[in-house]
Amino acid sequence: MIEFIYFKILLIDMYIVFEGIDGAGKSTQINLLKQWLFDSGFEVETIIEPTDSDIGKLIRKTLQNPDATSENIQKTLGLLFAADRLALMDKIVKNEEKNKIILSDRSFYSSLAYQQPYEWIAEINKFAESPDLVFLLDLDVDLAITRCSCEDEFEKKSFLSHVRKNYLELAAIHDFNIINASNGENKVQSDIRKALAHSLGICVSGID
Ligand SMILES: Nc1ncnc2c1ncn2[C@@H]1O[C@H](COP(=O)(O)OP(=O)(O)OP(=O)(O)O)[C@@H](O)[C@H]1O
Ligand SMILES: Cc1cn([C@H]2C[C@H](O)[C@@H](COP(=O)(O)O)O2)c(=O)[nH]c1=O
Repeated sequence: MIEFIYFKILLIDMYIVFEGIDGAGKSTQINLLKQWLFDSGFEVETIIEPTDSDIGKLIRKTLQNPDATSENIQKTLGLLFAADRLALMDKIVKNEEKNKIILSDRSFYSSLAYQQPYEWIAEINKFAESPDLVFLLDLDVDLAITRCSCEDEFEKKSFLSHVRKNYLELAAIHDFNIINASNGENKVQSDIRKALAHSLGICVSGID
């Protein structure tokens, strides 16, 4: 019990982000980690990008466009994702009184990985809060596509191969925790919990 109390003192206010190509398992792992943290006595909130706002709905409609990966539409999407993200910032801004852990399905790093040109995307996302921790769920594109619902134009092998490469470059620059997402759900979750504990410099029981 001491370990969890120690864990709670350390983990009062964190913004933790899950990144990865479509079908990597982000939503699945966020739900598993949320339950584990809740069972350990923490207040946890989950957020997802794009959101279900009017802007988020417009984004998802635009993603259905056959030309969604063209440079012009990618620039429009970059602006839409940034606008959708802006509205989330109040929720993420660090405030001791909130005393909660935020688990986010994607962040501005998704825009840097999926959209282009890099410098322009970085500029229009300068407002975005930097996460305390980033988990990159990395896996082979062919495997990811077998898990996808294939609803939008981004879920194509050539495009996702480019996105995966971008993510791995970002991971090296920004010290992401890279998790092998090709393993079974429970193994992936165990690796995430170990990486989380390591990032905090603590030992936590209840990890396989
Ligand atoms: N480790 C895993 N092994 C096998 N299947 C998995 C694994 N993790 C998730 N899945 C399955 O793959 C599909 C996609 O998972 P999930 O929605 O969590 O991925 P995601 O990264 O959130 O996807 P997207 O970015 O496309 O929304 C789901 O059917 C899920 O049950
Ligand atoms: C935040 C964000 C997302 N995307 C892409 C990634 C996916 O293909 C779709 C929808 O995301 P989901 O995880 O499948 O729900 O949007 C993007 O291109 N840029 C972004 O900033």
